[in-house]
Parts: sequence; structure tokens; C-alpha cells
Amino acid sequence: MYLFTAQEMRDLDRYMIEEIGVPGAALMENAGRSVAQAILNRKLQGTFAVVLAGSGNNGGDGFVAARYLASAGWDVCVWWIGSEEKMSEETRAFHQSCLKLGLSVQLYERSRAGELKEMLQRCDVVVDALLGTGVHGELREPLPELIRLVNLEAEQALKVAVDIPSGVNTDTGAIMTDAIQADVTVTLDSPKWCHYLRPAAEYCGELQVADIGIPSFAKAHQAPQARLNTPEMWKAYLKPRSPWGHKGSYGHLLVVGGSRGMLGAAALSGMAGLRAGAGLVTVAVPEQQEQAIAAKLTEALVWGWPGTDGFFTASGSQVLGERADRLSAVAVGPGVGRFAGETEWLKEILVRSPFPMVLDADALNILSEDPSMLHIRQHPTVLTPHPGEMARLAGCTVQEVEQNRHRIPREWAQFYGVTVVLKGTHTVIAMSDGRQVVNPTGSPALAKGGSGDILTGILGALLARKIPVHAAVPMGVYIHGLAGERAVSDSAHSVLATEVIDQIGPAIHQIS
Ligand SMILES: NC(=O)C1=CN([C@@H]2O[C@H](COP(=O)(O)OP(=O)(O)OC[C@H]3O[C@@H](n4cnc5c(N)ncnc54)[C@H](O)[C@@H]3O)[C@@H](O)[C@H]2O)[C@H](O)CC1
Ligand SMILES: [K+]
Repeated sequence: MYLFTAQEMRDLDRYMIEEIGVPGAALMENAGRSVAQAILNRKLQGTFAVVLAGSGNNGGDGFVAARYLASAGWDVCVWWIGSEEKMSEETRAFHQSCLKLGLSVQLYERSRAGELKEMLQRCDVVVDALLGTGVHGELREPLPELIRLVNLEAEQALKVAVDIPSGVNTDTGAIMTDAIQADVTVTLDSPKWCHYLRPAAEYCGELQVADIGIPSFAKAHQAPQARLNTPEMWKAYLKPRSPWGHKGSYGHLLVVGGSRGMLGAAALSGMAGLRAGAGLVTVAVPEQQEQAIAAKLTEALVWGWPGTDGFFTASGSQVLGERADRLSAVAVGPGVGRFAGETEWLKEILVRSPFPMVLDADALNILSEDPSMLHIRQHPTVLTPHPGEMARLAGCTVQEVEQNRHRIPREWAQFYGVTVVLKGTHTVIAMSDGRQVVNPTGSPALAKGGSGDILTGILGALLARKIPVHAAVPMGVYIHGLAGERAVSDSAHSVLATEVIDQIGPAIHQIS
């Protein structure tokens, strides 16, 4: 499923109208009917709806929805703002048809706030068709006051946003002034970025996608840059294990990390890698840590790298060359820590790894000293920063990263020719060719130490299994999120990282 920006949606709209010949009014009719149907499907007790309509096409959808609710026997009152001159031809026509049918259609003015307030307090549904994807900049009055009125007074009503809650920015998920706090958002044709970006995502409520008659081949013709992560995108690579296979058939993942005080991180990555199907996993730790990791991990191989006092040493990573021909992927970072000569150490790994690589945690912090070293890489490289690590890499604040989740990872991925996985609720995956994937799976249970190490292990294993990076990364992120969801048996507070690892197998089974 695609994820649209406002401009991409306008382009698709134009393509459907001008090149395919479907009238704009037909799309609007379908949109409004879908919204009304979504409301009727809920079989609510009460049947009084207040429809708030702007003068743009979002408002047009609202006028249509009002007509369908009225024809289902509902008591409907439409309040609209703006002016008839500003309306598009379609919106004007549907406004007129509501008037001709004798529906109650009221022009909102500040002096009438009391009347509207009284209705909002006793209605059963509020349809928010004030602003859609055409919003620009700070809201002009009377929108802010109207939005405040709805959020404050329509407490008991079901608030249904048409396409997007009015006031949110479609592309960035920002809220310029204020936005409708919706219970349900009926989005037209496809989800938009704002449905998955904070703070807008918190204003959407339940998301429903309405078919308005745009076939998938039209979307493929006008393909947007981003998709929502769904198994259909990569399921073909998730083949059952062959009865003729052996451990060598499923790749050999090397996990590098586990310095003093952080052994658990490398152990979690290693275990996750095995659960995600790698044929062999070797965990490389500073030599002083070798005994301890061996005692922790029964199924993995261990490899002591030159170390001092439980930390890696500058030139120690040269040993990678000795076994590189036996490996098929490497994951560097879980519990690596910071140490003298770390940049040189990481550079050696980048050079000596002629296979896919995952960089996480302190490997990313080391990298942020000199990101240009990524240009050394000749093979797929995946970075899995959380917002703090992304901020260090990009040289900006965490807040800037959070406000630009749609943009910063994409620019970074394209510039350095890598795949960036910006973690968080709705992880954003940015590929080196500009394509993006937003992940819908996950659980608050994953907001705990160890979750990132698990993701690193899963991604490393899928890459070791020679699944192409464009499929392995969305697959790994999806499985990780699903395992997190599945690990919650009662309270999300108390889930342990090892319990998430236990759910990797069931998650894979659920998808297969
Ligand atoms: N996706 C589709 O194919 C279809 C989408 N439909 C609906 O159309 C809207 C987008 O319509 P558009 O006319 O481009 O814009 P809006 O209605 O969102 O808003 C324009 C309207 O709002 C005023 N405005 C803009 N910014 C501000 C501001 N900051 N303050 C106050 N007012 C503002 C502007 O002056 C205009 O009057 C999409 O979301 C769908 O709901 C089609 O109906 C079906 C096909
Ligand atoms: K809206």
C-alpha cells in the first residue's frame, strides 16, 4: 500500500481526471459516500450529525457525506465557512444540491458560535470536512476558533475526519495552529504520511482507508516514493527451509560488540540472528569477554578480538580479514562502546567486509565523527539509528529529526548510498534510491533496552541469508514489530527483550 504526500495525491487526482477521464465530481461523490457509509456502518444509537465543511474539495466531500446521511434518515446540519466564490466547481455544485434538497445549511460566523456550540454538545457525530490536503501554513480565522470549539464541546460525539484531521500538515505531520482531535479518520484512496507521523498521528484516531474508484494500476503509473510496510512487498523471499538445506545454505552472520558492561547487547543480537534463521552466528567480543559470552550463548560461535580491559583496540579489527571469506553479513554495534582508536577500528571493518553490513548503536556514534567513511562501502550497508543517533549523524537536534522523519533519513540514505532505518513508533526506512517504507507494526513494549539489539540481529540474519537489502530491511523491521506485539501477554510494561526474541519464530510463522 502506498503512502502519499499532498503533492503526490494532487498529481494522482489530476491524472485520474485529465488523463483517465474520471470526473472530479465522481471522485468527490465516492469520497463523501464512503465517509457516510463508514459512519452508518457503526450502527450508532443516535442519528444527529453536524457536518463542518470548508470551501475546498475537502468541504465538497463533506456536503456529499451530509446528503448520504440525510438519505439514510439522519438529522443533518451542515455548517460551512468561506465563500461560494472560493469553492471549486464540484464543491459549489454539492453545496447547492444540499440547499436544493432542503438540508439545514448554515454559514458559520463568529456571532453564531453559541448556536453551533449547542449543536455540538448534543449531536452524535461530527464530520470534519474543513481542511484536507490543501492546507497551507498557519490557520486563518475562523478555523482555529472552530477547531477549538469542536475539540471542547463535541466531547460525546464521534468525530470523523475526512481524509485528514483538519489542521494537520499532510507531509510532515506537524500541527501549525490546532487540529481536530478525531476518533476516526476516513482517508481517501490511500494513507498519507501524516497518519504515521507525530504529532498528527495522535489526532487521527482509528484509520480507515476508503476506496474512491482509483484502481491500483493508476497508482502504479503515478507511484509515490513511499509505501506502508506490508508482507506482500517481500513475502516471496520468506521461503520455507529446504529439506536439502544445511547450515551453510542460510548464511553466516558475524555480530561485533559486547564490550565490558554491555555483553548482553551482543548476546541479544546473536540470539535474534539465530531466531531469524541465520545458519551460523559468530559473536566477536573483546578477548577478555570471550569466556563470559561463551557461557551465555550455547548456539552461537564466539570469537575473541584483540582487546584491552574488556574493550576493543584500534587495529584489532584487522583480524576480520582472517575469516571474512566464511562470513555472509556483519552487524556491528551492540555493546561496542567507545574506546581509543575507534574510528580506525570501524574503518577497518568497513573495508574488510565484502558483504552486507548493519551498523547500530555505538558503531553509529563512531561513524558520526566521520560519516564520509561510508563511501568506502561497496556492499549494502544498513544504518539503524534511533532519533538521538540520527541527530548525531545528521548534526542536528533530536527535535529536528522527529519533525523531519519523512525527510532526514531519505536525504541521508541517498547521499551516502545506504539504507537508513530511523527507529521509533512507525519506523521509517529510507533506501539509497529515494524510496521509503513506513512500518505499521510495533508495540510500546519495545520501548526498552535490548529492542534495538534484536532488530540488528534480525536484519543481519536476513542479509546473511542473501535476501536482497530492499526486501530484507522492511521484512526485518516488520517481523521485529510483530514479535514485539506478540510478546505482550498482559502488560506491555513488563515484556523482556528475550521474550521478544522468543516471538520471532511465531511472528515469521504468522506472516508465512
Ligand atoms: N485524493 C483525491 O483524489 C480526492 C480528494 N478529495 C478531497 O480534496 C481534498 C483536497 O482538496 P483541496 O481543495 O486541494 O484542499 P482543501 O479542501 O484541503 O483546502 C483548501 C481550502 O482551505 C483553505 N485553506 C488552506 N490553507 C488554509 C489556512 N492555513 N487557513 C485557512 N484556510 C486555509 C483554502 O483557501 C481552500 O479554501 C482532499 O483532502 C480530499 O478530502 C476529493 O474530494 C476527491 C478526490
Ligand atoms: K478534514
